Amino acid sequence: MKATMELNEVKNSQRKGTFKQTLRLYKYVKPYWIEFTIGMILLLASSISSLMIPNLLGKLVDSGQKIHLVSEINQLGFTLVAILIGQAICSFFRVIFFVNVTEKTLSSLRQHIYNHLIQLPMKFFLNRRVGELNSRISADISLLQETFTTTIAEFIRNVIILAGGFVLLITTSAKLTLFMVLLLPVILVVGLVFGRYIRGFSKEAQTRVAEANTILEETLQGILNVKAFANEFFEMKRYKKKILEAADIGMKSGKYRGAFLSFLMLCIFGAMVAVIWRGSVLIATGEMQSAGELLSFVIYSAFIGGAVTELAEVYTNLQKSIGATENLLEILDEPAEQLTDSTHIPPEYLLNGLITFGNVSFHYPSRSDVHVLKDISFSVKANQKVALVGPSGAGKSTIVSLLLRFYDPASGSISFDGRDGKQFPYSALRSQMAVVLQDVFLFGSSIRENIAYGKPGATEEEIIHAAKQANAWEFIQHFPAGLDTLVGDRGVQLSGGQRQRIAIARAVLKNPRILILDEATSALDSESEKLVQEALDKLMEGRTSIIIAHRLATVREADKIVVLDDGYVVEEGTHHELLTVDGGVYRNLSAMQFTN
Ligand SMILES: Nc1ncnc2c1ncn2[C@@H]1O[C@H](COP(=O)(O)OP(=O)(O)OP(=O)(O)O)[C@@H](O)[C@H]1O
Repeated sequence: MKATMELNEVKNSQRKGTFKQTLRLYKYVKPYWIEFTIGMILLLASSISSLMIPNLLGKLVDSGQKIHLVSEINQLGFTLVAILIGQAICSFFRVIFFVNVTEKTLSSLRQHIYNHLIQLPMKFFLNRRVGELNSRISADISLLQETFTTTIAEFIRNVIILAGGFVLLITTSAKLTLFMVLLLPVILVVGLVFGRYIRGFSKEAQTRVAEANTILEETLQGILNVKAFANEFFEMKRYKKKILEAADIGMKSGKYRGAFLSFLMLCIFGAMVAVIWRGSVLIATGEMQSAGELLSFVIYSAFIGGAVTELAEVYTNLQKSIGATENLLEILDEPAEQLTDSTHIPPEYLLNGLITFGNVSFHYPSRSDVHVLKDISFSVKANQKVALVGPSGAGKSTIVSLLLRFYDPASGSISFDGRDGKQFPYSALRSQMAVVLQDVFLFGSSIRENIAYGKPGATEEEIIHAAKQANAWEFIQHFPAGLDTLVGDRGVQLSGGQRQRIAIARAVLKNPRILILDEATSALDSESEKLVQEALDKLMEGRTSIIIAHRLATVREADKIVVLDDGYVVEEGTHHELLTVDGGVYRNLSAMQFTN
């Protein structure tokens, strides 16, 4: 019993927290509060004017029955038309103001979320699938868009109509109101129960759609693999399964919606019949004044009925958007890396190029039980070329990730020029390093933009110079559009060697103190390799370089070779020194490659 109470308390506090958290979104609306307030005033005006209509309609009907001057009837008619026009104008401007506030609010929220997302540490992305993240965020934001533009306004309008309608009903006929009120609780209770069911379904349907979108995005991104493995039919089936699941849930929820709607229609029309019936009796007995009064009463009742139905819908939408807000806030609450603009690095953070690994141990945050690096120590002097070699899975790429401070060591330290890496701002460190990977990532835009990524704002001359240094100018010139050639999604319209030379040009433009080459030439034929290797040799001059390579021939000239095995540094020395180590890992690797 006590445990249940405690659980409820926790749940309540979470719910309160959630609602409170949702209010945090208010800060995005705040700058536009004047427009928001004007929108609200217009909303109030149009809702109140709707409330005046039934009353005037009743009077209009009565004025026709009694002996009245035509001019009086017309006056009533004109007042009604004026109110209708006023209401239309209010609604028009209300929508415009609300849409403006929404668009501005959402654009700052979108920017805020994107800015935050892109600054999140690598460990955030380890456990998430980009497709799902993407689809969730856009679904959540469009939900909020609907909430801001329509749901909130609908909520307020319906509450005003409900409250105002009741007051006016009571003043028209207290007896008839009491009769009607007795019918309401049934609708409310059924509405709440159905609402909960439907909400559960729509949440599940959203999850399924997000899963289906993940498949869509991942397969389109990896379309080459899908086709190469002839897995189109497999993917079609996988996608179909998820979509059908979503549709299934949608249809199930449709049944509940249908039942709910027909129940409501029955209630509303039933209530109307009952009210008119009862009202006619009241008129007959003289307890109600006139047919006009009955008409006003019926229209008010219909207004109230409509408001209750819409409020049920609005309530569901509000719940959904609270869910969406929660998801977005969850992302915003993830601690971001402390990044600064890296265009101007303060002089105290300028690197000379000495790197020291001191007893570094590391495991990935997603797999804390697998120790990837174990007590690693080695150093790289400024302007030295140091190669990391070792069997697959030894931890070479992990060392690169640590150098870039994607992760911090579990113990030990990585220092630059004798200072712990943690003392440097992330951006200052990363902006003085450049990485050229085997799997080059290019943006789908032009060659120019891809090279300039190394130094945003670079001039035409700088870009061409970098391309020349990277042995890329030759082939770029041969394209009819030159630097403006579009490279296709992730660079598919270029060959592997061309992509790599673009990546090298990017690194040349960045002019880093520390250069990291990860398997940079292993996927190339000998002609491309020669061109790329030449470009790399030029690039490595006068900077600290760390080279990861499987093929030992490419690292013979290195000043030092660090051999890793199973997360340990097992040997260290020059090519010739390591070849003399009897039974050494390097010597074995070297012998194997030589035989091959
Ligand atoms: N993001 C990650 N999350 C969890 N474990 C990882 C992650 N990346 C790599 N690992 C694990 O860390 C170990 C070292 O991987 P790493 O990529 O550093 O090896 P490597 O020496 O560069 O291998 P290769 O030569 O094949 O590229 C492997 O056992 C790998 O499974």
